Amino acid sequence: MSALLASHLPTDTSLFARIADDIYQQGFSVQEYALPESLANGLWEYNRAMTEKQFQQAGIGRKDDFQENDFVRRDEICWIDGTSKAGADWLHWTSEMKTFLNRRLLLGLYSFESHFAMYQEGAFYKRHFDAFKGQANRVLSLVTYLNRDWQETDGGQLVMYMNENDTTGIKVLPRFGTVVVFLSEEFPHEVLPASRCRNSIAGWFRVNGTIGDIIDPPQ
Ligand SMILES: O=C(O)CCC(=O)C(=O)O
Ligand SMILES: [Fe+2]
Repeated sequence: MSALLASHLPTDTSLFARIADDIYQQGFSVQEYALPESLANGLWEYNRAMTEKQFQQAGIGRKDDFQENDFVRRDEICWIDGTSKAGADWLHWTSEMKTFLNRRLLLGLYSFESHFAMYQEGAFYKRHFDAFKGQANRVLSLVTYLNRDWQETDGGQLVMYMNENDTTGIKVLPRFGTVVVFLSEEFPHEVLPASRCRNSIAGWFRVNGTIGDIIDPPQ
């Protein structure tokens, strides 16, 4: 067994239960100070030590469809695998969340992909959906923030719109440990520019979209 396996992490099933209830009732959940402390601290440390080189300009689409698009998004990303302790702990925790939500809500979540994202001062991500009806296999989006002492005046809010026609939305400050979960096809959202560097993790739970020999998610 890998020494990286994070079986010692306590699992706050009451947090997962609150998220499940919210998803069931309204399709999204915003939980402040929710990320378990040891996990949050580990991710923060790891993120802080990352170098510019580890990040790549974020694009839109995957693999062959991939295109950089400065107009839509200006963040830089680094995909998370289980090779670091912090990354392994994160994947363990999200896997427990997946198991819990599948049992509670029968969502059929199958895999999970996630990346660190760094929004330099002034960077943004314009209004978008994480998945599109019909073609989607991203079912549930998960975002958490690694910014200590973040103030309202620092900006960088996530704005979640309740539907396609909503132009007001609700704003979430990217505060350390806040966890946001929402149905990927249902909620357009955007990231407003910030006046300081903004660090987050964005991830997506997917259903198994494999048809015939087209492996999806890609290996
Ligand atoms: O960082 C956030 O608040 C949301 C990021 C996002 O929408 C995305 O990466 O798709
Ligand atoms: Fe998004």
